[in-house]
Formats: sequence, structure tokens, C-alpha cells
Amino acid sequence: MGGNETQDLPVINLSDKNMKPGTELWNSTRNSVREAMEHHGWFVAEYNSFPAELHKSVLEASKELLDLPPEVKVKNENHKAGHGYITMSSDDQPVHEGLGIDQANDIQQCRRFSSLMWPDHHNNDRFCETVNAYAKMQAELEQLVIRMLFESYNLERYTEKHIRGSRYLLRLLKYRRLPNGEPNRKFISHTDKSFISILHQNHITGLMLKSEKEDVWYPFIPSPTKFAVIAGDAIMAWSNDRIKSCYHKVEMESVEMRYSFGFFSFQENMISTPEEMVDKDHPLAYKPFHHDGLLAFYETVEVHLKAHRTMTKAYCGITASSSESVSPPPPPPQPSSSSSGDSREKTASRSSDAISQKITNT
Ligand SMILES: O=C(O)CCC(=O)C(=O)O
Ligand SMILES: [Fe+2]
Repeated sequence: MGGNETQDLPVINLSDKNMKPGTELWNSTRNSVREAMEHHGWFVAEYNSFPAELHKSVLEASKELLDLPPEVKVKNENHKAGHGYITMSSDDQPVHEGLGIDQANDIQQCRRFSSLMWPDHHNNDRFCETVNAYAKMQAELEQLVIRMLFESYNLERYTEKHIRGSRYLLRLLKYRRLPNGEPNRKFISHTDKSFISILHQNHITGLMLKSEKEDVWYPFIPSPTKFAVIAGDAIMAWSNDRIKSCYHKVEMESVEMRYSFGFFSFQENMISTPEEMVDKDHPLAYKPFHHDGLLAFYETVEVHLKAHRTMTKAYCGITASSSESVSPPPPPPQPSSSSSGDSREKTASRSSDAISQKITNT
């Protein structure tokens, strides 16, 4: 695991009604967000600007969905890796599963998804409305973080275009302890390939977040109003390495099921490092790139490299020899065959529990 563990999570309250742009409270919160992202690569948002029942209802919706038989869940095919059905098993038992709902903030996409999962049910409205309301709430939180971060770098002129070009993936995840009673450590340390990821969950612990500057693992303490906001590989490149993408993993020991909700933002516009991010201490480190191109590239690298953010450097990094001419890396293949909110290792075989891991659509 590496590093020590500590309990003092960096928590930032993002739901104060008085926190309007331009106020002192906004400015100090904005500065805390930037500081935490640069120091740790993540922070915990205390956020309650949504109906309290939404956490409960998205949890019920997840259970209902993930309880479907595997032959139904695999129907959620998506040519974008990590957007479909993901499963890992131990002793032939699924111990980790995830289903992605691409563009879940769009009700039509939720309807398309639910009619695939429940073709015989005429009434999927409740499921659709729940996941859609949940994704919209998460998108608001993500956009609040983007607004604050961009402003903290005096880059607010890019905010609206960035938000308009954002695409969101909601992934509903379920974890159980291994059949032999051992803790589930299948979800190994990795960085997400998103711009920003937001993780939220039920009451079962297990998520660990590594602090970039402290080299310490923090166990996330769940609550319905606590969200782990973490930097993905794309924001690392955009920020010219001022914000490093966050290594995180799941180690869960409970006999009770752990459910979590991953919300991942991706950028449709070309991503290029603003010149304000470059100075003599921070020479330009990345070429402009397409997010989908980065995701597609990650799909081509060897399994043991996928979890590592260093691959972003390999894709669009500027090395001493390439710094002379900054030409963008190739765009993604058409139609886009990219993506994923994560890049967990696909075949993390460990002799102790004979992991057999199957990932669909990745
Ligand atoms: O279950 C969690 O809390 C983590 C999920 C995650 O890291 C991912 O889906 O990339
Ligand atoms: Fe992740």
C-alpha cells in the first residue's frame, strides 16, 4: 500500500447558501479548493444542496439494477471502454460489478439505458427519474468545482466553453467480500482518465485516497452528504502538472455490500494547457490533445500500465526532444472507440485468491 494512513480528511463545505460568486466566502472556498487539489489531488466536498431522499433512492435504484442477471447487464454494450458492464470475480463469484450510464444527465439517455435493462417493463420512470436527477445534481457539483478552479487561476474566460463541452458518465458500482472471507482488494490503486471524478457511496467504508504531496493514504469516511472530488489525468495535463491526478483504490472488508456511484467528466473540446499555467517553474509539459484520444490510447497500453497516470505523459507529454515543435497527438479513431472513467488494471491476478477478472466492453 505504501505510505501511512491518517484520518484528517480535507473537507470543504460547498453547500453554504451564502456562497455566491464574488463574496468573500466564495473567494476563500475557491482558494481552498485549489489548494486541496494542488496539495492532495482531491478533497471531500460537504454538499447537501439536493433532496435528502436522493441518496436513498439512487441506492435503491443501484440495487435494483445490479441485482439483474448477468445476461441482462452485459446488454449495456458501449464501444467506449469502461462505459458498459464491468465485472471481476473470485472463485467464480462476482465480487465487483459496475454499470455505466453514459450522459446520465440527459433523461433520453436514461430512458435508452433502462429500456435496455428492463425491455418488458412499461414503466421505468422511477429508475430513469432517479438516476437522471442524481446525475444532474452531480453535474452541478462538478461545475461548481470547475468554476472555482478556473477562477482561482484567473482563467474564468474558459469556464463556459469548458462546461458546454463536458460529457458525463455515471457508473453504479457494487462490491462484496470475497467468498473465502478475505477483504476485497480487487480495485487496485489507479488514476481516473477523466477531467474530474466525484465518488459517493453507501455507508460501507473501503475507498482510499492518496495525498499527492504527503504520500499518505486517507480512508474516506462515507456520509450521504460527503463526496470525494478527485483530479483525473485530463485536468493534470490541462493544469500543466499543478494538479496531479489522484491515486485511489478500494479495500473493503464488510460482510455487507458496498455500493458506490462514480461520476466522471470528460471534455469534448480539444484540451490545451492555458498559457497562464506556464512559467519558468512550470515549463509547458503537454501538447494539446483530444480527451477521447487519450482514452483510446490508454486502451492500447499494456494491462499493468493502464492504472498509471504516466501514460498521459506518454500520449501527449512534451519531452526535451519534442519541446521544439508542439504538434498535437493524433485525434481519436472514428467512430470514437475510447474512454473510461477509470483505468483499473484488468487482470490484476494475485495468487492468493486466484482472481479471475472479466471486463466487458473495455
Ligand atoms: O467505488 C469507489 O468508490 C471507487 C470507484 C472508482 O475508483 C472508479 O470507478 O474509477
Ligand atoms: Fe477510479
